[in-house]
Amino acid sequence: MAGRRVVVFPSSAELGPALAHLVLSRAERAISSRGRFSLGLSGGSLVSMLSKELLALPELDCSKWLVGFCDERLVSFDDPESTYGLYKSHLFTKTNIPDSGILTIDSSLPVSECAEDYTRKLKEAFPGEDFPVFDLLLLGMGPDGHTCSLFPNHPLLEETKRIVVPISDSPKPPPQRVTLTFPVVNSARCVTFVSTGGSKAPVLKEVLEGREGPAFPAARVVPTSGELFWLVDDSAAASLTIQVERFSSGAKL
Ligand SMILES: O=C1O[C@H](COP(=O)(O)O)[C@@H](O)[C@H](O)[C@H]1O
Repeated sequence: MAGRRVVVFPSSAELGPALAHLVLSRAERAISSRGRFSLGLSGGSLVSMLSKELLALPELDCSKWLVGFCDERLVSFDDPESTYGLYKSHLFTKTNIPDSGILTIDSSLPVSECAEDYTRKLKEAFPGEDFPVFDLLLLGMGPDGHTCSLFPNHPLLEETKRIVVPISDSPKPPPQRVTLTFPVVNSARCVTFVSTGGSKAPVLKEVLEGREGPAFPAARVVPTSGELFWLVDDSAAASLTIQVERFSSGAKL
């Protein structure tokens, strides 16, 4: 791993623009070296923050972006629980990202077939790689320490071979989902968690400071050679005792 950076912001109002600049800087870096930017998106609270902040950038060119989903709920795209559906209305339709640059699940399939279909799409998009290497994965973390749709004590945490796995007993509704596995998450060039609000404070402390091994899924995110950022606000960071970086506007992420 390139080293973990825990960066604390006074509030989401300061975190949001910094997140958008981090996305832009990794996009520029990727496009100049590989001709495209591969980005994995998470759902939940990230959707509205990321969409708002990216659209606030003066120049957002997504023509060379390839967007996938770190996890997705198996519901139709017009269901308010659909992560793709939310990004479509909040972000995609307001940018120049081509339809061919968005890798969606086929929500009409049964969950196991849906995971296989999404695996096939990722393999086509990342030819020659055992595990797709995304330029940037944006992750959230639930108050139980889950990330993607990888939940505490679930057998899927131990998956070492597959790229995408189905889950039909998600403790957080909706129950049927597909998710990237840890080998994919930990292969990324950059992984960035975004965690805000006081409800995340106890679990954030366990994940970042816990001494009892990686009990929480989010604590298992340790990129093999990529960067790892935790962008958190003061409320989420309230219980931390480790050394953190306090964000200042000139700081480089
Ligand atoms: O269900 C999910 O939850 C996590 C965390 O969401 P948050 O609202 O607590 O930030 C999210 O990262 C994941 O993509 C989503 O499916």
